[in-house]
Amino acid sequence: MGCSHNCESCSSNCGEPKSLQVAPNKLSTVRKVIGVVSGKGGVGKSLVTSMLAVSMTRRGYHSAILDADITGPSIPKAFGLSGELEGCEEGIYPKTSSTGIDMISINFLLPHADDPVIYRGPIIAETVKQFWSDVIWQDVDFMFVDMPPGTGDVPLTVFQSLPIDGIIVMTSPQDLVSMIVGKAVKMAQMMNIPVLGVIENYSYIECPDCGGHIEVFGKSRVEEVAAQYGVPVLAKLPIDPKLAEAVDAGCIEDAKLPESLQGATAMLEKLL
Ligand SMILES: Nc1ncnc2c1ncn2[C@@H]1O[C@H](COP(=O)(O)OP(=O)(O)OP(=O)(O)O)[C@@H](O)[C@H]1O
Repeated sequence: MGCSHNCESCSSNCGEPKSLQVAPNKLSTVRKVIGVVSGKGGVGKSLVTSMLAVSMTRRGYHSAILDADITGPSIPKAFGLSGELEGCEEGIYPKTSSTGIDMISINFLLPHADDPVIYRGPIIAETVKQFWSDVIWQDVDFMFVDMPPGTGDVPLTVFQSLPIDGIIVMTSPQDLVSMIVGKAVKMAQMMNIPVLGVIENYSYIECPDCGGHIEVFGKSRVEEVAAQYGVPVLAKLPIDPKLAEAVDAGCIEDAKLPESLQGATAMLEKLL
């Protein structure tokens, strides 16, 4: 079959594909766009996205979060934000948290935060593109994109439409880790997107008596797996009930963040 002149659906190999990138709003300036991805759900991707934004803000950078997890948005809750968005002729203003983190999420467009988002794939993908093109992202140093889990339609749209500078792959310590990390890393490589590293969540619990690490999900294999794919391990994060409490109370910005997150934030700082 010949070229259909639509690189998004055509399988014909006729040279360099046309860029499918979507132009940002004309009032936007975003220096670095970082995708936070995971091969499966529930590994703490939204929490880590929030903590990375908080951590970079504490280091003096202007952070933003684009919540691309359209059907399972959880970013606004962690920051205690709700309500409608405001706009002007040029576009939509993101919501700004108490410490100055700009964010957009489908939850700000729903009449009630617990309304389900029942959209078909193409509408979801279009919504994510509009979060980039229609929102006025002013003077942002680091934008973190919280992706839905897996390697489906939305991650593909984000990889093709946004100028992603790199991705961070989230995982947890269990048997499937090799396959899950492998899928995310290979997808990024196929799309020529740098893999900045892997973060393992739920790595251990710190014993309140002796400070020792208890590996509740068994021995971590993340170093071995990351080495297999030639990517660094940026952090191994503990299970910390205080973090879950902070998310539930909408005050992640006041939480004590895990020290091991510093490996990731130091790496991000070098990107600027
Ligand atoms: N290290 C941790 N310590 C304590 N609680 C955590 C930790 N990581 C995540 N959680 C909690 O686990 C739950 C799931 O985390 P989160 O929503 O970040 O996962 P996710 O990977 O984004 O999920 P989804 O796939 O649904 O998008 C949340 O309630 C979160 O606060």
